[in-house]
Amino acid sequence: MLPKHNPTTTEAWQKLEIQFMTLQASHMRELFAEDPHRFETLHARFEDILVDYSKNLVIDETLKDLIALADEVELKDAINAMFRGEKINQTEGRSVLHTALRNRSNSPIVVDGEDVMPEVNRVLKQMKTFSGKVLDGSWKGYSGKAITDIVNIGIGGSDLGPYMVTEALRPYWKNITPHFVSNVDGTHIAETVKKLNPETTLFIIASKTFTTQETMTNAESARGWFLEKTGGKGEVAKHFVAVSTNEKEVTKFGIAPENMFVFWDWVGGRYSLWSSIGLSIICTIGFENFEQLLDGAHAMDNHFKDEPFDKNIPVILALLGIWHNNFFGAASEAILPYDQYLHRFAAYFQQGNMESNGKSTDREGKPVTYQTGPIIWGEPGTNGQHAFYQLIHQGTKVIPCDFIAPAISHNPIGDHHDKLLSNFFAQTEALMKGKTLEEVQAELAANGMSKDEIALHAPFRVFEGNRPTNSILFRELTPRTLGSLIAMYEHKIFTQGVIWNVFSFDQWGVELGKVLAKKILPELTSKEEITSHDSSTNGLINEFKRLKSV
Ligand SMILES: O=P(O)(O)OC[C@H]1O[C@](O)(CO)[C@@H](O)[C@@H]1O
Repeated sequence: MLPKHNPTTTEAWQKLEIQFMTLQASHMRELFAEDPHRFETLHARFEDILVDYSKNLVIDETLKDLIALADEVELKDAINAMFRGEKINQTEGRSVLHTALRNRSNSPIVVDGEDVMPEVNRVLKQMKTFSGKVLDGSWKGYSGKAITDIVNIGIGGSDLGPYMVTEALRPYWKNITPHFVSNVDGTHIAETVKKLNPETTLFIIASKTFTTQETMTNAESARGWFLEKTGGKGEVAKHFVAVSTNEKEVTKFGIAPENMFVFWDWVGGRYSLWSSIGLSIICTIGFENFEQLLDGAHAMDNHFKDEPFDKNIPVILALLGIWHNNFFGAASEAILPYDQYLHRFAAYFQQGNMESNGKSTDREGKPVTYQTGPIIWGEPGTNGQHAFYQLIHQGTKVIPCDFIAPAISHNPIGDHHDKLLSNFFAQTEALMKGKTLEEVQAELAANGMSKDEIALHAPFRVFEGNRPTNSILFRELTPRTLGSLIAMYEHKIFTQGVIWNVFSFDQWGVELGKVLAKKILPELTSKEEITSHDSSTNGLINEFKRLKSV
């Protein structure tokens, strides 16, 4: 079980509040000037990943107090409880064991008296065999042709993970092209199948529950399309496989049990890419590369489990996040990958983070009295620079940013990568240093501006600086590195959830909308005027019905 501590009542929190009062008046520029070794002290390494956290408004004492906070809320015990397979997802009565899916040491992990590892290994083997057949062409479609395209139909954790990873690892693609359909908007499936040949397409229906409205609707439409295009000759069993925890519903859909890949209730949807939800990843990059992904995550798991907190990268990142969120009032965090292949990375952790820690009830069932999970957003650099960085540099809000970049590009064309990385370095420097009024005035004077003109123009060109960033620099975006990076953020989220005293592995907040949508659906086709809701909802539904009928 997880310990229950209101973080704001800890001694460390009180100390941090006092520190914040003095530190908020200082500038990172001064901290760098005072200590030429600031970078040396405030960076961490993990394999070939370097995490520079020196560009945050912290001093040694801040980090000590943040670590004391982690100690006071018994983070170490919580970490051990998760890895041991204790049922720390208490509101659903489940263990939280995505770490077992990448437990490459194969050491036993016992849930309800049974070691889960033999089952994990069995499904991995099943996926290896299946993906091997798809990739070497021996899995044939109904007309005897090999598969060329796979379509993963899933949503949320059953989509975002495989989509993000296959995009991130495009250089490792083999001979199969993956597609992803998630939105219940018919446009998504329609536009996807338009370019596909049913004879050579394999659909992977990925849903933990196999009851999710969006996924089941898309799966039915995909089957309808397949049967229509093949004139009823197509054999569903050769073109549809399922990934789920719900065997009964899978069989009902018409998928053969041997083409079902199971996983378990102790795998949270948003932590499931390591499970059979990763089948589309394996069919795209091959089993060996998927194993590398697992290896990278496992290595980060060991780091998180074993390293002391002052050297523990996920813990340090989590504590800095809490410093910004709870003391500086930063409502959001940006994830900014300087790598086009990581273009879905922020979207992936938007779910990972916001579904996990977007909670306002503490672990004792009481309303929290402090801020919890931040809003996560971001786009790849340099696109973001030309869109929203203005606000990050000169707006009124504090937005802590993670800058992420590889040293080596998979596409070393001309000087593209040096240009990209020069922007990566320049942005964090500019955000930290800013530009003072005096510096602006001197610059304008050097450009020949008159005193009056300088007085007019200078204020708009001042950059306050002092904006927090982490820089995460690694050698190359390989499956192993990606695995480590994903696990690093997963553990950051876990750590923050423990400190905020919330349950990070349920998602009751998405239920209400789902239930109401089910109630509204039949109303959209009924003839009567709708009056059962508030006046706004009634008005909108009635206008929708009027518009579609004229
Ligand atoms: O895999 P399933 O059961 O279709 O669920 C999809 C997604 O729906 C949610 O339950 C809620 O959005 C997510 O947590 C999950 O990833």
